[in-house]
Amino acid sequence: MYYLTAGESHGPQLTAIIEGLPAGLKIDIDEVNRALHQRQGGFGRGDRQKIESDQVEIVGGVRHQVTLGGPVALVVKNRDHGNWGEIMSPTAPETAENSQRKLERPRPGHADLVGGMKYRHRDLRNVLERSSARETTLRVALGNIAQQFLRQLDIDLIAYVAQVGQVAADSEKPLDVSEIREKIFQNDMHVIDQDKVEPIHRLITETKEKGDTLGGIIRLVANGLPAGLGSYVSWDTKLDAKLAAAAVGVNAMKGVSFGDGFELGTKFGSQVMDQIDWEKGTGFSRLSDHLGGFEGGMTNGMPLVMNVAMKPIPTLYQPLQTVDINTKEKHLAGIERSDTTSIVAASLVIQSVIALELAKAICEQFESSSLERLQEELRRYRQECREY
Ligand SMILES: Cc1cc2nc3c(=O)[nH]c(=O)nc-3n(C[C@H](O)[C@H](O)[C@H](O)COP(=O)(O)O)c2cc1C
Ligand SMILES: C=C(O[C@@H]1CC(C(=O)O)=C[C@@H](OP(=O)(O)O)[C@H]1O)C(=O)O
Repeated sequence: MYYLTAGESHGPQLTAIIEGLPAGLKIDIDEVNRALHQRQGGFGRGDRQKIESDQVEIVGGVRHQVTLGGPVALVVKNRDHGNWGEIMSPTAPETAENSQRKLERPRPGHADLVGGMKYRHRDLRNVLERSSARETTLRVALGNIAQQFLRQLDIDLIAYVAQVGQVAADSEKPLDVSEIREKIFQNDMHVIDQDKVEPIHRLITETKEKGDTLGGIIRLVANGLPAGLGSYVSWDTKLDAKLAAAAVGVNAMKGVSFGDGFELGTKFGSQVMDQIDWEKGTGFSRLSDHLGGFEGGMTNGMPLVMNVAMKPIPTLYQPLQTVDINTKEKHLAGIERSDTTSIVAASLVIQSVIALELAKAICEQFESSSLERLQEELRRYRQECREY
């Protein structure tokens, strides 16, 4: 399975192609659109989301709502493109008029300066447009399709906001996806502790007033994964490594850990190894899940638990020092319309890219041309594991 997206933040549209989905998967497009709507939400987002109302169109690979086995192609239009005249036209030649809104004072922490050096762009808008997290719209659309696929295999996952700035909001750390879902959708910050919503809102509002920004920590839990996805045999077959790469591949993600995470490094072995148990009928299990459901780069049948750290948003309304790429004079960085925090949206993106990686791992490991055959094969494999 492989996917690719194309498109600029203020260009005409975003486009994605995913190859390798099995034939016979029914796609609920309303559910995809609900996920896109969620990605646009969360307290702390900027004004761009007032302009957009993301709706996906499926333009290939699906007939009568069911995948055919070929590449699936998706499109989401950028409404904001209409406000940019020819500035973001893929076809109009560059003129004095449509090359306005140049970005020449790179923002620290964004891709602007290094992207300009690497691609030899003198208008850093050429970097901004593709490095923008607008692109994550289609990762969420694809990821929702992957989640619909995983559900057909009795696998479910959810990501939520565990911390915003200094405010932690998951005093309990549930391992059950349905329980988490029920709690986080009671509030617009997607946190478990309802009493932390108010302090987080306050923190975001005060931060916005100061022209500053926030990041946070996202936690993801997946249930129903069979033991043995991924492999210990080579570094590049380890599934935990692939999940980590997918997570850090999301804009602004700076840290990944599994299970008890970095705390594992501070404990004794006796405190963190998940002891092995066995029961007739269900087979092997672990008595705890400190290691987050991975041993030897393979799922071990326990809930998958991942933690992902997002840095604060780089564009500041009280900008930091930069240097103009033409005059080389010190200036304050350019200000582009921006979010104060997008941690809720980011949690949806993390959920999506991890769903895609898990779907990929399953399709690599089992015969996956037809969903029905894959379901049969997975049923057999799970039975074999229970009887081991
Ligand atoms: C959902 C989402 C929304 C984002 N919104 C903004 C934003 O409004 N302004 C901004 O400067 N960065 C935003 N970012 C972060 C930048 O896209 C990111 O920091 C930048 O591409 C540089 O990449 P890096 O942080 O991975 O190094 C957002 C990230 C995500 C995941
Ligand atoms: C457009 C989205 O996020 C954007 C991500 C982003 C960035 O630099 O990453 C910068 C902002 O772009 P704009 O200047 O158009 O408002 C965000 O709004 C989105 O998530 O749909």
